[in-house]
Amino acid sequence: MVPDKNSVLDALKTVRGPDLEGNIVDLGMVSDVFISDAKVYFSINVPAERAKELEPLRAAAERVVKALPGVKGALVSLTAERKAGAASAAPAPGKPAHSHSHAHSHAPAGQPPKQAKADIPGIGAIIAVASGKGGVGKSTTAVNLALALMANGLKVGILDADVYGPSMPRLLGISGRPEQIDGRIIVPMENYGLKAMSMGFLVDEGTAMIWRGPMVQSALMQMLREVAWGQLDVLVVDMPPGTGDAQLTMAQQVPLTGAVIVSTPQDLALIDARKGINMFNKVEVPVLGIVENMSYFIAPDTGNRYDIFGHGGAKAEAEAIGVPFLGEVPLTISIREKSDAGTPIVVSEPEHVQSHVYRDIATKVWQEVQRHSARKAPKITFE
Ligand SMILES: Nc1ncnc2c1ncn2[C@@H]1O[C@H](COP(=O)(O)OP(=O)(O)OP(=O)(O)O)[C@@H](O)[C@H]1O
Repeated sequence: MVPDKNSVLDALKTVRGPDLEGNIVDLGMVSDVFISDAKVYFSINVPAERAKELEPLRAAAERVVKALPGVKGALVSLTAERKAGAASAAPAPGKPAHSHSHAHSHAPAGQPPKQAKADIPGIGAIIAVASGKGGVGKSTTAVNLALALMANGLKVGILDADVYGPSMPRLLGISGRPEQIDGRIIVPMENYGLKAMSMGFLVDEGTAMIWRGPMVQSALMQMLREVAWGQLDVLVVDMPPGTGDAQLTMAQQVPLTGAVIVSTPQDLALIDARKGINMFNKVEVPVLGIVENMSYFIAPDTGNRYDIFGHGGAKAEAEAIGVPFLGEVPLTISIREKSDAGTPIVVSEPEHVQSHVYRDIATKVWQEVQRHSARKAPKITFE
């Protein structure tokens, strides 16, 4: 029989805390525990600067859980969450919180690390694709943007962070479960040369809906850090729609290089897009630009273009708030059919007008990424 959450926690009480004081459960270091398919998922919160040194603690916790009768596997990760108001984790004045310096390796001797969001080894840049509300085509944009970045010659992965309604398995036409190496590191799934990870690969449809707060966070961190992504120029993260607390926490915890906001042209959608931009501003993640989706309609029979949706709204909005405008994606029937068939248009019809649009957007996004990375290069400061 598979043990329940309490028996897992009881077993974890045998694992001593750092410095051999107390145990990791009573010290409040263990996240919510999630059990699915006889596999146990949780994370252990440690100070960022001690992450390396505490690897044996992680390994011990994993060992203890795996030894429980009925447990098929355990996925345990160390997380270094930024605690509100914790002085050591606050960004230094003038230094953005998303700075990519390694917390443990680049901090000058004797000084606390400036931030707790460690980079992911091997991944050059992480881009969030977000929307203020659902249904604007965020996931469709994310997957085609990822494939367009690839078509532009980059090594790309995609992480479906929409844990409540994962859509990557369908959009990329991938089914089955990912393999695990040594019962720990997950091998990402792949199609069209794009590495992909999604909660949809790990749990059965329907299960994800009951996930809540901390469980979602630790699952996301595991999908980000416990996956053998290999060397990637860029990882595209398909964020859950909306601007609530869950999205804010996610935007805060993932070491994002920047965010792409997807909106439809209508005024109401633009209000939501603005909320999205504000959210990223709040956590000091640069907004790389806005994409206007379902911008105009291309008639399938004649190829004629109709501006029936108030096209141009997102462009005007982007100009008004000083955010780059990345492009206009038309509404076409084929994009919907391709998405549902798991054959995104950028790979199935690379010469389609829409695929050109996505590749142009990808070029602009990459330019913005580089502009922001250059700006983040270490500055010499005199203290
Ligand atoms: N440019 C487009 N032309 C035609 N259909 C589109 C376009 N973009 C997206 N769609 C369709 O709109 C629907 C919603 O798209 P998608 O799932 O990408 O949106 P989303 O914002 O990620 O939604 P959710 O918030 O539910 O995750 C899908 O059926 C998709 O195929």
